[in-house]
Amino acid sequence: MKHIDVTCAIIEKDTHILIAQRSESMSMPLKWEFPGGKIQAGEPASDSIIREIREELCLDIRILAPLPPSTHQYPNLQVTLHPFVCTPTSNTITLTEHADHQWLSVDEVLTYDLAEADIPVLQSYRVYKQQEKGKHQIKALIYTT
Ligand SMILES: Nc1nc2c([nH]c(=O)n2[C@@H]2O[C@H](COP(=O)(O)OP(=O)(O)OP(=O)(O)O)[C@@H](O)[C@H]2O)c(=O)[nH]1
Repeated sequence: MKHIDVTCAIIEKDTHILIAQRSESMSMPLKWEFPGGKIQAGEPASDSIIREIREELCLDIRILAPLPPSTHQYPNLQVTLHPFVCTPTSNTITLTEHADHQWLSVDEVLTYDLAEADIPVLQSYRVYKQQEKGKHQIKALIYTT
């Protein structure tokens, strides 16, 4: 069974995150995913995601946090996704491979036809956001008491 390690970016802007639609000519045509791609031999995952987002979206990003890797078994392929929560550090997106992109709330993302491997990633992003919210609430409590 073929196994690949793939980085993907959950890019945040205000309360929305970006998903991209695979083109008709890519594998898993027209599925929506977090943009990214295969990690090259010897490449750190954090370098891979910055390179992939530059290549696919012509966008510069800064990594905010890694999320836990998640392995999914497709019928003929095993994919381990290495997700990173990121913020854009440049303004415009130019798609070089994908058919479309959307900035959406997490609830809206769930209504799109996502690649199966991305569902647990979205779940761990929800957990991450809850933890971040908790941290802010604790800080606010400390500063107001
Ligand atoms: N980039 C990305 N790939 C994902 C996600 N979820 C998921 O199952 N994949 C799968 O992981 C693989 C990533 O490879 P890739 O993006 O380099 O795309 P590809 O296979 O078309 O590459 P290729 O051009 O070398 O053939 C694809 O099979 C893709 O369908 C995701 O959220 N982001």
